[in-house]
Amino acid sequence: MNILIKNVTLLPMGEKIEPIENTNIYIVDKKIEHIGYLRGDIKVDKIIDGKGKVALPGLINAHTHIAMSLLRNYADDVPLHKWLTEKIWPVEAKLKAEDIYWGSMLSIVEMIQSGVTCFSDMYFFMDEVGKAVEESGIRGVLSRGLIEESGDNSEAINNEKLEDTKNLYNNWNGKADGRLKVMVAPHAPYTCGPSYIEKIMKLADELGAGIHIHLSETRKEVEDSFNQFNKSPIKHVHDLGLFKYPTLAAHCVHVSDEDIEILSENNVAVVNNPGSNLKLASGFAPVQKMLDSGVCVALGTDGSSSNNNLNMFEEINLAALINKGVTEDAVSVPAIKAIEMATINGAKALNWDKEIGSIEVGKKADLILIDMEKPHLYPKHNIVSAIAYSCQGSDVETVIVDGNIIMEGYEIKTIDVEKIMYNAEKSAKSLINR
Ligand SMILES: CSC[C@H]1O[C@@H](n2cnc3c(O)ncnc32)[C@H](O)[C@@H]1O
Ligand SMILES: [Zn+2]
Repeated sequence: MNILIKNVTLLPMGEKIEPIENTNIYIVDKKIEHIGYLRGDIKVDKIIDGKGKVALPGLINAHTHIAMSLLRNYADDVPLHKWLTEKIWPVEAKLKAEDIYWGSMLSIVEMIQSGVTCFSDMYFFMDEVGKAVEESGIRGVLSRGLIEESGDNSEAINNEKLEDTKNLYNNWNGKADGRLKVMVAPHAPYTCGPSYIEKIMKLADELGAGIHIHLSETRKEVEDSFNQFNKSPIKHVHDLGLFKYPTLAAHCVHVSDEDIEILSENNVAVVNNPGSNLKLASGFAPVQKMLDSGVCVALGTDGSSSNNNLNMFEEINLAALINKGVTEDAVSVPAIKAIEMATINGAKALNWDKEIGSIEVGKKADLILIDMEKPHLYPKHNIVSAIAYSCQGSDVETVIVDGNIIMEGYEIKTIDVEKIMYNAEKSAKSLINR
């Protein structure tokens, strides 16, 4: 379908970052064909009136566990280690494939409604997430989270998990019209021992896939790593050779100068999850310091059980505010940087920036329209500030992914929201009582 968005204000976030007022975006099939003045005879199937709206690249949630929406508001006000071991992992042990499908669908609805066009997920039963991406029209990066088991029969179980990853890659990488990618995901250095990480690296090599991992999230994780390996988690996995593979490292909250140098030298992309880090009392990542050292820092929500939502506008806002507060420097993570983290840096972190992350001619049409005709967005002094500091997820009016309109006039076109809410509630209740 050819779409013409007329008279819109554009925040491109690519080579050029300044807003362009009263322009046109012409989409042909999946791609952006032209931006600006259009002469006469072009073929248009659909015209969208962009007056009073801002076009922004679709937001990229670079680290999440989407089916954890089933556990939203289930276990709160506890720190990470206790939250995982006493609350979350016992329930996750009872998850079935069908739960993952409905939990993922629920989160996809929430993400579309708040302007997310691409997410990077780490969880279980990932075929179900693949199906949910295919049906909804969103874009996604899937990884089967790997936690090493110990005890009887553990070698067979751990090998089976690697086999799951291989199957996931073969079944879904490049599928859904190219909207899906697959990565290999050792959960963390504290849940995967060195020999399992070696096996995981071998698999990444075989598949030609990148790595998605949690790193240096809490002070406890770093202290335990020094006690066990006499080095930080980042130095530990680097010494194992993990960063030879393109790596997406979630959190990196407790990082030393040496850690930052390792991340920068090895082009490791970091995903900052400020909402989750605050809620689990993990701390504050030194985002500006990492950016200054040349590290690509993207943004994520983490799961909606530790956040407790998937609203990337909140993360943009938090990233910009927290860094100013912690550094006592008002120019730390300025508004435009926080928006970059949620768009072009997300695309770079997922190795997808040749195709998405900015609104530029030749790129895939993954973009959102924000309705600026709202009292909390008036007066219109500065669009960049409005998006970072005043916008709410619910201001997103239209969502286009891969050239397809998946939400228009606040209405999702591809999936049945009522049915998803009903089934997700049913799954969540049955999971807890199982
Ligand atoms: C093995 S699949 C992913 C695994 O990660 C757990 N998880 C969710 N949030 C966090 C976090 O902030 N740090 C570490 N692990 C997290 C999730 O519950 C799954 O078990
Ligand atoms: Zn996580």
